[in-house]
This record gives sequence, structure tokens and C-alpha cells, in this order.
Amino acid sequence: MEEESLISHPFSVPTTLFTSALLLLLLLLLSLLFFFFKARASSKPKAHYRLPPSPMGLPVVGHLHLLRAPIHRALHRLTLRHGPLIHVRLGSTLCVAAATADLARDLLKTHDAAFSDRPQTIAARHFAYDSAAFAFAPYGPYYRFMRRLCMLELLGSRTVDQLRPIRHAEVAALLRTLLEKSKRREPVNLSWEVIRLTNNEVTRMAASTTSSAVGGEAEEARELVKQVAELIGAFNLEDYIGFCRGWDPQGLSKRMRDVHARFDGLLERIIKGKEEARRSKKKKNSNREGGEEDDDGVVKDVLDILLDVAEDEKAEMKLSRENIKGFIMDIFTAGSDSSAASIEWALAEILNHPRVLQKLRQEIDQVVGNGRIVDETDLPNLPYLQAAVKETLRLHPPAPIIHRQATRDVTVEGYVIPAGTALFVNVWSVGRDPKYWEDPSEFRPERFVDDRAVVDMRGQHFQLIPFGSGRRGCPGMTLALQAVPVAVAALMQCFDWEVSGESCGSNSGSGREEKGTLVDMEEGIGLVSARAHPLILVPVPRLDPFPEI
Ligand code: HEM
Repeated sequence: MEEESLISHPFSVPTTLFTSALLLLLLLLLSLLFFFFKARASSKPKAHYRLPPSPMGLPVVGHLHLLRAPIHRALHRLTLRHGPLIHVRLGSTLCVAAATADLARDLLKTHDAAFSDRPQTIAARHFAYDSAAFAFAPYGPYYRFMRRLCMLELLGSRTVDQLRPIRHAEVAALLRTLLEKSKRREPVNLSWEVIRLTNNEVTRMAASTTSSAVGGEAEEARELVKQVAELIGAFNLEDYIGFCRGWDPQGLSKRMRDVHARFDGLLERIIKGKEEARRSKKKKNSNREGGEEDDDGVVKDVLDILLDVAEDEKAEMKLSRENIKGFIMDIFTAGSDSSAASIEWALAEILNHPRVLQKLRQEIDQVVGNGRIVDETDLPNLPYLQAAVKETLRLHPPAPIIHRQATRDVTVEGYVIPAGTALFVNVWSVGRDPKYWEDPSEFRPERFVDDRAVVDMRGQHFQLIPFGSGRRGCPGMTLALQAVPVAVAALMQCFDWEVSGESCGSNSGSGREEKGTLVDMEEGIGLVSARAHPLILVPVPRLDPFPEI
């Protein structure tokens, strides 16, 4: 059976449990024939809409049977056959999918305002504190206020810089673990270690003034994030088949309520701990002579900033407890798995390309040397590393589909996309758009070196949009573009890697997989596009003596 990926980014389309839901659906089909005519009549677009082309659909299920996971690949195949802009139906929900860089520009730039909402699935509603959170909030005054706060403070470059020591400490902890294991020549499940790294980084940056503030809770957060991923990724019949609404035939809504209650409990504990720490700090300060503030050098984390705003009488908008919990939950779930998937894919591609590995190490050795571990401050001097990360995100975007919803009717290339339509911009296809990419399936970091280095990932060059674009583009990009390359660089600088067991290539036709030597590149299914199988490798220390960590 195909292993399902359990890691998440909540802005992609549901894929997990897709197959089982489809089976259930087909069983229901016969008994629901009566409803078909009703559902079809109510879901039919009005006659004057000139929709983009579409494959042949079925009653009730629409095109569900054509969308086997991973969905970005299924949509890619359909757009190759029917044109770069198509429409499909998930049950009774009308969706439009776009597959080229030019269409991405049209939809996410020219019509950005019309596509600035996200579809409100049942999971989104459950985990979004009734729209009080950020990632699924409608594009209104609250969202705009939070977005500004996010870009200037919460995830802005100043906060990201100030919290660098947390990330540095977590990378060092990972290297120590690997060094220990290397002494016993023990295979390491690097996928697991990398998820732990990014999860610790995000939870500590979000909510810990000291390393112990969330320490014990990071594990619980990791487990809950996994559950949220599964549930957001589940194909929920209630979302797409009108007559299933309120019935919960798969028991998903019940599970969502349970997981949400547990996550809420964890967030309450974290926030109460933080409030306690802030109260005692205030007390300590007020006991000081002259009542001057104690600038004890402790840097504010994201939760501190949110609580400051919530307590500020003059703030443009008052933040509620729900707003704060929602935002922290969003970055716990959005921040760690996407970065982990990028690190894993980068390692796998680099190991499969010894020439790239050699060039990368040459660059790191020249810039950093052997006496210390590479640091985020080295990144501007490591252009080949940055190119390798870009190339990884082009070929393996962790959120392969950008998911938005039309707030009004939009005309694109002569077709009309009606208000309420779900939009899928297939980032995976866009990164392979032959108009912009030569030999698109080749892993070749060189394409970003020299004059082509101007293609960046900030959402202005639409052939490369792994972080999306426009008013709903990823606010965690600055953070990810520090955390991902430095982790890749440290792992390549410090260790040689022997490929072991499950991670071996399978000669499955890519032309670069060779049994016993190289890493398999099979893609899993799940909200975040991660590897299907864990990366199991044996670390062999490369630096002798190993630098102090
Ligand atoms: C390599 C890592 C990452 C990738 C590839 C990625 C990708 C994306 C994409 C494609 C979107 C949707 C953009 C759109 O609709 O145009 C998004 C949204 C979002 N991401 Fe990320 N992301 C990453 C890391 C992070 C991190 C580290 C954080 C926070 C700590 C984060 C937080 C968010 C949030 C909160 C949103 C929702 C924004 C909104 O709806 O306005 N992401 N991300």
C-alpha cells in the first residue's frame, strides 16, 4: 500500500484519504441517485458562463475519479490533455486549475484582489477559530491588519534575525545527535530528524522566551500538527457532496473537534506559561529602583509580540485570545513541515548528483573553512547553495497547489470564472513550464547562476512561485529562506552520507536512480509534497577534527 505523507501545509488541496473516500462515495452512489438531479441542477453554472475546457465528468462525483493523489500530478496530466486552463468538479464544487507561468501571473497578479480568499472547507472552519485565525481568514480588515503585523513584526526580517540563535542551537543539537550516531555507524532516519529540527525551530520561535518554555510541549505540538495535517488533507465528503453536509459519514468532523480541543488545550498552556513569565518580569521591573525597565537581553518571540499588541489599548485592532491561538496554530502547522520537506528534497537531489555535491562542498569549504560550522550569516556568500535550494523548490514545491477562491466573477483568456469557484494554481506544473524552463525535469542549479540569478522566489517571477504570490503569498518565506539553506549546508559540510536500505533508488525510470547507490525520489501523498519514503542514511563525519558545536 502506498504510504501516506503525514506532513502538512494547510494551503494546498486535500489529498490524504482520497482513495478511501472515493470508494465510500461509489458505494453511496446507487442509493443517492434521487439526489443527483437535484444536486446537478443547483450546481450547474449559469448558462452565460463560458467556462474553460473540462474532461468528461460523471454524475454526482464530477471529476473526482480523475483526481487520484498526488493531485498536482493528476491535474498536470489533465492540463496537458485539455489545455493549461481547465475546469473540474469535485462533487458539486466548481474548480478551475491553471498550469502555466503566464496564467499564474494573470490569476495571482492581475486578478490578485479577486482571488484573495481561501475556500472555507469544514477543516478550515474547525481549525481556524471561526475565522479568528489568519491563514483562512477572509480578506477583510482583520486579515489586512494581521498581514501587516506579520510582515513588519511577527515574521518580518528583524524578528527572524533576532531569533537566529534559536535556529542555530537547534541545528547544533541535530549535528550532535548525528555525530553520536555516526560513531556507531548507525543508520539515521533523517526525515524524522529534519521534521524534529524544523518543528523545534518553529515552536521555539513562536512561543518560548527560554528553551524550556515549550520544550516538553514541542513533542505534543508535533503530534498534533500531524493530526491536523491528516484531517485538513482528508477528502471530506461533507465539503463536496451537498447531501452529506451535517451527516459526517467518515467521522472526520468528530475527529476534528477532538484534535482541535487538544490543540486548544496545548495553546492555552503555552499562553498561560508565557503570561505568567511576563507578569513576574513586570513585577521584577517594578521593584527596581526608579522603576526602570529591565532590558535583560531576552528577545521577544512571536507570542510576546502578539500579547503586546493584545495589551496595547491604542492598537488599531484589538486581538482576542482566539486570534492569538489561531495565529500560533497557523505557524505551527504551516511552518515546520514545508521547510522539512524542502530540506529533505534538497538533500536527496544533491546526493543523487555527485557533481552538484562536489561544487557545493567546494563553495562551503572555501567560504566557511573546516574550523567552524556554516551559519546563516554565511548565506549571502554561498550563491551555489542558494541556487541548489531554488532548483529544489522549482522541482519539488512543498505546497504544489496554491488554493484560492474567487470572490467575484473573473474573466481570464476569454473564459469566465464565476464567484465562489475554487482556484488551483499548479505550482508544480508552473515550475516545469517549457516556455520558461529548458529541460525542465533536470536538476541543474546552474540555471540560477550568473545572469539567470535574477529569477527569484519572492512572487514576481511567475515561473518560480513556491511561496505563492501577491496579497496571500507566504509570510514565512524570509524565515524559510534562512532555515532551509543553512540546514542543507550544515548537513553537507559536516557529513558524508551512505545511502542505506529503504532509501536506495529503484531504477524506476528516471534515468538517475541506480539500485544500491542513490536515493529514491518517489513522491508521497499529503498536503505537503514530501518524499514517499523516509530518508535513511548513515552519517560519516567529514571534518576532522569535528568543530566545536
Ligand atoms: C519552504 C517553506 C515554505 C513554503 C514552500 C511555503 C509555501 C507557501 C505557499 C505556497 C503558501 C500559499 C501562498 C499563496 O496563496 O499565494 C503559503 C502560505 C502561508 N505560509 Fe508558507 N511556506 C513555507 C514556509 C512557511 C513558514 C516557515 C511559515 C511560518 C512560520 C509559513 C506560514 C504561512 C502562512 C501563515 C500562510 C498563509 C498566508 C495567508 O493566507 O495569507 N510558511 N506558504
